[in-house]
Amino acid sequence: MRKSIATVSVSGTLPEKLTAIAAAGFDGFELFENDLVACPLSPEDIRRMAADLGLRVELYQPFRDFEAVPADRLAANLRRAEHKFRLMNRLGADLLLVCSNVSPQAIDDDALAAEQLRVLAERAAEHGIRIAYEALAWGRHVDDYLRSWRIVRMAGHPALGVCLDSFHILSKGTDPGGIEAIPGEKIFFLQLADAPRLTMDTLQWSRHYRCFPGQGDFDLAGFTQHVRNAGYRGPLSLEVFNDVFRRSDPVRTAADAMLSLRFLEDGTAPELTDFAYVELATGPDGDRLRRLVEVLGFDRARLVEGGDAAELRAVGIATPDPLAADAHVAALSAPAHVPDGTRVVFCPAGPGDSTIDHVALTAPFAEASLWCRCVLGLRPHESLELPDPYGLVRSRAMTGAGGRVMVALNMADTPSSVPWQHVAVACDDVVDMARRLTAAGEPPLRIPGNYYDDLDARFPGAPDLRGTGVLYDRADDGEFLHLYTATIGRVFFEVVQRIGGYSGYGAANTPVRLAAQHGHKMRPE
Ligand SMILES: O=C(O)c1ccc(O)c(O)c1
Ligand SMILES: [Mg+2]
Repeated sequence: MRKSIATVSVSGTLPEKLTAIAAAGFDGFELFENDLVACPLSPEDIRRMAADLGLRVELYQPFRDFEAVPADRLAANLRRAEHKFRLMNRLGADLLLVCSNVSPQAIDDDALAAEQLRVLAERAAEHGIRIAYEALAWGRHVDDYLRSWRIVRMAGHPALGVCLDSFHILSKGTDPGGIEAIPGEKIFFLQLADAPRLTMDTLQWSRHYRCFPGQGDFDLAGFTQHVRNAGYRGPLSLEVFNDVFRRSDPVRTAADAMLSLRFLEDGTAPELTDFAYVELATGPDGDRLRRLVEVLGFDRARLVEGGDAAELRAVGIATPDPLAADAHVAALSAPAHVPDGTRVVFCPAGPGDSTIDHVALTAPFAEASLWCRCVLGLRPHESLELPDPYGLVRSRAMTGAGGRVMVALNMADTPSSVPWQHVAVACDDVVDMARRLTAAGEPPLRIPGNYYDDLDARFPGAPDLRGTGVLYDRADDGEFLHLYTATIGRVFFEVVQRIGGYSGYGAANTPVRLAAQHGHKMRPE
């Protein structure tokens, strides 16, 4: 299917947007009126620029508050439309998006809406233009896709069809299954956007928090399948209003957008068995790292001398078919590394269980979640906002199907924070490990007494861990004990002990860990 994106989804001036959209490999774009109005180029220049970049102008939008108006408003609305038709002819655009009327003056009368849209479609057709009618979730009367389809059917004009927008449908919790009852040729356009589930006004949610498929909580794969089953053959177009994307690099945003669409189309993911190894550059700390890895009994670390600081370079992930996994990455045209630079290498499973429990990375959140979702097929868990002494850290775990591959993504909004990475090593007795580390001159990160007082209050019967540096968490599925080593260069280790089926990563303790690490940084060594 052709791939398209609305100009509103990326930052920059119109030429910057189009250049980024073309560079990402899109076939076309939805031109947003604001982007045109603010652009010094003539419509003919924009048309030429798009053609030179190999982009089709798939749609012009939005045309607002047209239908179901009192009879004396219709002439003015048609005059407004004639202007847009002439403009679209100059742009080389032949599809106009009309979104449902939000004005208090709109009349609650489907027959009237249908009749006025029929007149509009008739005028549009004279210019070689078609109309795609979209139900906004906050439309005054028309706020769901089945109603917009009833109106389009009633109007019965060949130049009038519906535009389906996943956000307006899924945000309301409407069953998208009804889409399959719409004939594919009457679905003139498909707009795709995901979103995190938030409790807020729908208009604000839509205008500020939309994201690319795979970045949010909606089932875009299921939604798109319904539209395909209906027989839709037009482009898949991303329409994402997002405050962060508005200020991000348009080239990166457009590349992410393309990755999300390719994944949506392909839908497959490699089968991941387990972590196989981590590769760490030692920086100047080779001796210390080697000693630490030995005390930890961490047999899955590969240390390579070099680099300006110790850091995580690569993660080996075991899969039954490494070649198929590499082919998947190539088919997505995705980089073979997480957006923080950590390389992922697929390899066959070695003997025995891995001692790597999870890997935690600091990376741009939306980008890294998308990469892990599309390339590794990991599923996101709930996203958390955790206090750091100097700001907030967003944190989320992503896990593979078997549960053995877990990546924790962290992203701080504080300039003071260091892009730390850590590797969590599994062990059977963390308290004993704390003793051994201390004996080896590498004591665990110190945890304040107040933390342990609070533990007693929260968890009756919790083990007494005061003075050990071991943290504790308990959930319905089990218990979790863990400690942190000192940071060496840009990396540190966590040692974890899971009891029962505990499936988290101790996120509740992250604020205490962050504060302890900041305190440690400020104390003279
Ligand atoms: O927020 C809006 O007004 C708006 C406009 C056009 C769209 O296609 C849409 O989904 C929302
Ligand atoms: Mg829309």
